[in-house]
Amino acid sequence: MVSASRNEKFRVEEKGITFARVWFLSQSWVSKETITVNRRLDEWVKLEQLDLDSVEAVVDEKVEEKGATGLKMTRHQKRKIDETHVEGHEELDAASLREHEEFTKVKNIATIELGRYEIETWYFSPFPPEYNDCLRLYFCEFCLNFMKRKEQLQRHMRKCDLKHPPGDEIYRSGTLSMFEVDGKKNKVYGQNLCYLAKLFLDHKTLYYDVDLFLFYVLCECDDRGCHMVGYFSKEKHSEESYNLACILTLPPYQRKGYGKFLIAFSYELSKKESKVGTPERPLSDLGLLSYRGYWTRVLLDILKKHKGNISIKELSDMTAIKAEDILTTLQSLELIQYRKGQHVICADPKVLDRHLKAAGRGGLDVDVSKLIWTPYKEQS
Ligand SMILES: CC(=O)SCCNC(=O)CCNC(=O)[C@H](O)C(C)(C)COP(=O)(O)OP(=O)(O)OC[C@H]1O[C@@H](n2cnc3c(N)ncnc32)[C@H](O)[C@@H]1OP(=O)(O)O
Repeated sequence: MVSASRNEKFRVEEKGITFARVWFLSQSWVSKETITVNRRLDEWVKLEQLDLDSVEAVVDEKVEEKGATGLKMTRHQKRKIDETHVEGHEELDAASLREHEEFTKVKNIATIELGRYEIETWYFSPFPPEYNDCLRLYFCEFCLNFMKRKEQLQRHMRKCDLKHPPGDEIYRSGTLSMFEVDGKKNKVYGQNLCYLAKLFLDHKTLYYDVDLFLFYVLCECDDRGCHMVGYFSKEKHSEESYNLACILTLPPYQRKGYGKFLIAFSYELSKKESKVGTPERPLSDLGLLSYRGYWTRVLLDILKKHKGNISIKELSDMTAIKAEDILTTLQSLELIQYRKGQHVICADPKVLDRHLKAAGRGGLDVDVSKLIWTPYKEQS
């Protein structure tokens, strides 16, 4: 039985009331970060499944603005369209964009099979139209080609000679390996990875132009091959000093420290490039939790060990974390105080210990001695 309680928002289709869409809003965030809310449990439910007596209707802001097309939109609607602005759809007017948003709100593929796992998906992903009627897709876990039927996958597996992602293995420690895949050299793999990732990423643009990206694919290796557990993508050149575009740990591997490993890895690459970096915005709720946990642990570990004064700039140089992210992390932990006309970091050891404990586990460590990598250089 699905019941819509106070902090859940619901909307009933105006005509032919059979289904309603329920948004399970996880938490309201008190943060300066732009993040997206949790729509993971979003689904269509039958009207009789709703407990309407316990619902307080949420009234949209009634301030109306005239859109460029002359359509009347509330501020809320306008913001939603701005947020969901989709790269490659600049030509769409407000009404078409709304239609696009409606269409992409609903999950198309319900489950995928990948390696040993059958995985329930979270969000819409714009697979090519010939896959519109598929509820389940079968992925080759090595080349990431996807198929409509299991027999097709079985036939493919007999022929596919990949046993790991294409590209260069740049890290191996124990059973963990990281492969760097150049989107330009492995276009189909890059696109397949994006289709797959979008099933678990909500407000991220799907880039068809994968040439501009490098993909860092993390694998658990055994005698059957290297099995993807997650990845992050990185622009080859970022004017905004982004060192990570999208990050994903596949659901069966989540909460094992791989997310923080991927984040730590992205900063190790930035250190090798002698740059500071920051993740592309907006962050998802889980993305923000993972980053906040990582930033807190890295910064407080340094503050605990450091004797004497240390500036944000020095912290940034040591960690490759962008100064703004250091500042917001320390501010959110209330470790920045204004004294004698300037901002200072106040690092009482007991307070640091308390925050470190709350920041969760450290994640898997990146053994930098096992990283063999040179920064990307355009080949002429
Ligand atoms: C820039 C961007 O791409 S933003 C988008 C980020 N990506 C996504 O949202 C895609 C879907 N989500 C994911 O792929 C994963 O949840 C990730 C990549 C964000 C995190 O990956 P994981 O492998 O689960 O991370 P990891 O095990 O290191 O845990 C990270 C921390 O995040 C928090 N966290 C992660 N998942 C959850 C959850 N379901 N509930 C509560 N806290 C969670 C915890 O604090 C956790 O630390 P802890 O386990 O020590 O308590």
